[in-house]
Amino acid sequence: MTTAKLNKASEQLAFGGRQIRFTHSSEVLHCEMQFSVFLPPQAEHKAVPAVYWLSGLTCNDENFSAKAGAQRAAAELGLALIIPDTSPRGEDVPDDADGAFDFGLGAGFYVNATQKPWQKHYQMYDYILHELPALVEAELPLNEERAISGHSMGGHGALVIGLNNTEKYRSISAFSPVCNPTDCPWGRKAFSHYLGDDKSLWQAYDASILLRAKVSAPPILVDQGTADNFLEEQLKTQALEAANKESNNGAQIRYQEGYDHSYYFIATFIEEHLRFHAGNLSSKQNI
Ligand SMILES: N[C@@H](CCC(=O)N[C@@H](CS)C(=O)NCC(=O)O)C(=O)O
Repeated sequence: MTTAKLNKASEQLAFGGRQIRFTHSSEVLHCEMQFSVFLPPQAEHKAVPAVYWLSGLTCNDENFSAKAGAQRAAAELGLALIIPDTSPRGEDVPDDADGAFDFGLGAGFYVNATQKPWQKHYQMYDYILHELPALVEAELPLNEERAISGHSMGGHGALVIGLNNTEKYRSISAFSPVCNPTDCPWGRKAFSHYLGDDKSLWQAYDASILLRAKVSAPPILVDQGTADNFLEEQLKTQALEAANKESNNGAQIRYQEGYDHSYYFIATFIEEHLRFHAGNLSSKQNI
């Protein structure tokens, strides 16, 4: 399945479907990128809908592919999984001066950077919203139905990209999302560097601010573990709950007793998230 624009780096069978890793040259990010895809068995004979998965800090496409165990349910439900990296990559791409895990490489925060030296490569919002879907929908057996999900920084990305582009995503879900990045240390650090000091420009990337202003959000499911070490200081789930209540949007925001921030938590509930998305995508006709 190497195409003019996609180079296949690896492929494995999983649950009758195919787990594939591609590399490609990104025009938006100005670098070589890698991403993973799971194509369910149904994709052998028809175009299928896709769930985009955005990972968290320090991850690339392999964390979710290897640890979440999402392929079995995706194969049953006829859902493709599109799993991008979390930042631009390569020797030319600037990184945090101290190599910190919460900014720079592995920490693109799904924004379009406007500040030097970040703005040349750190355009992850446009990569996820425009370049990657156009690429995979042209090259792979996908229809144009999309849902979006993610974890932590990627949960923030899924909520923000989904809420800002409701015509493009049928449903949104998140595990342990950074709910109010304009008001937490990870978000303030990333946004001040990528977007500059004008905090009014940060608001379009804050899920709680977006949900509060939304009249009619698409279906949303959020799971948050109560034993998550990042909950109080970084994730601020209560801000999203308050925005949901004020705007009457009916997002399901669930606390899962005793679960932490890890992929064990994601693996436990990913099937419920995929069934939730399948119920909003045409693959539900296959169930
Ligand atoms: N390395 C960080 C934690 C980073 C972290 O927890 N990353 C999450 C996303 S925010 C993750 O998914 N890590 C990769 C993994 O668990 O496979 C620390 O020491 O505090």
